[in-house]
Amino acid sequence: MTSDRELVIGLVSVSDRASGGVYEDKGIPALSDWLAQAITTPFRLETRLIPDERAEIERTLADLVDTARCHLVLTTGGTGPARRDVTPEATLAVGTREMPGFGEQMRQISLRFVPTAILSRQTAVIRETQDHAALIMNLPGQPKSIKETLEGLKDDAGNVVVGGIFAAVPYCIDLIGGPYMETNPLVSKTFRPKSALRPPAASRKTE
Ligand SMILES: Nc1ncnc2c1ncn2[C@@H]1O[C@H](COP(=O)(O)OP(=O)(O)OP(=O)(O)O)[C@@H](O)[C@H]1O
Ligand SMILES: Nc1nc2c(c(=O)[nH]1)N[C@H]1C(S)=C(S)[C@@H](COP(=O)(O)O)O[C@H]1N2
Repeated sequence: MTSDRELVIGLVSVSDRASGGVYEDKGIPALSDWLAQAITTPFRLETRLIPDERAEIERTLADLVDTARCHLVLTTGGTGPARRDVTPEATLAVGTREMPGFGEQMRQISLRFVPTAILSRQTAVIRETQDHAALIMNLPGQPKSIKETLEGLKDDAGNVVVGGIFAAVPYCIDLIGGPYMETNPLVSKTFRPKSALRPPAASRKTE
């Protein structure tokens, strides 16, 4: 399995109205702004804005992993119970392994914000090809839910009330053969077992 050196992250906004120009897409900007605050390792983004069409979602996710060689793909939108909400089905269809813990934790976090958190069917998967793998995670469509689920909730003193899912993402990317990702602990404190820790990038001579 290759560990391509440059961290590549795919962002997919799934919205009939934003992709149709009815309203401006706020999903991709919310995702890219949060990642820019959270990740200190250099990374490149691949972004896509598409309608709630299952075949198009599947094609987009597969292309981002297999051709664009993303290590992580975040979707926003289309996780609810409405007839056109099909992002989880498309995600499960392209995944080789389900990672149900991410969806479970996101619903726990979101319940701190809205009672309708349980309406999101969001999930996560690993997509593995012969020489590459990526983590694909679904976030709800409401733009403010992006920071909420990735970062979690802190009290006024900065203590964690409920942990965000992103804390577990860098170690997951390690385990599937991707690049070593570092984060700003004030935004998202990465957890890795001691045996998986490397010295901070600033003090590493070679990578
Ligand atoms: N990509 C987006 N950009 C801006 N706002 C969004 C976006 N997606 C969702 N929203 C906002 O969050 C609300 C709830 O999102 P939801 O995914 O349920 O939208 P929707 O009703 O499925 O419509 P659509 O798929 O056309 O965005 C929307 O009504 C809209 O105000
Ligand atoms: N953190 C958070 N989670 C949330 C929400 C939210 O506003 N914040 N909205 C909920 C609502 S109202 C719905 S219907 C589901 C699915 O939303 P989606 O279809 O936009 O993905 O996500 C839920 N999860």
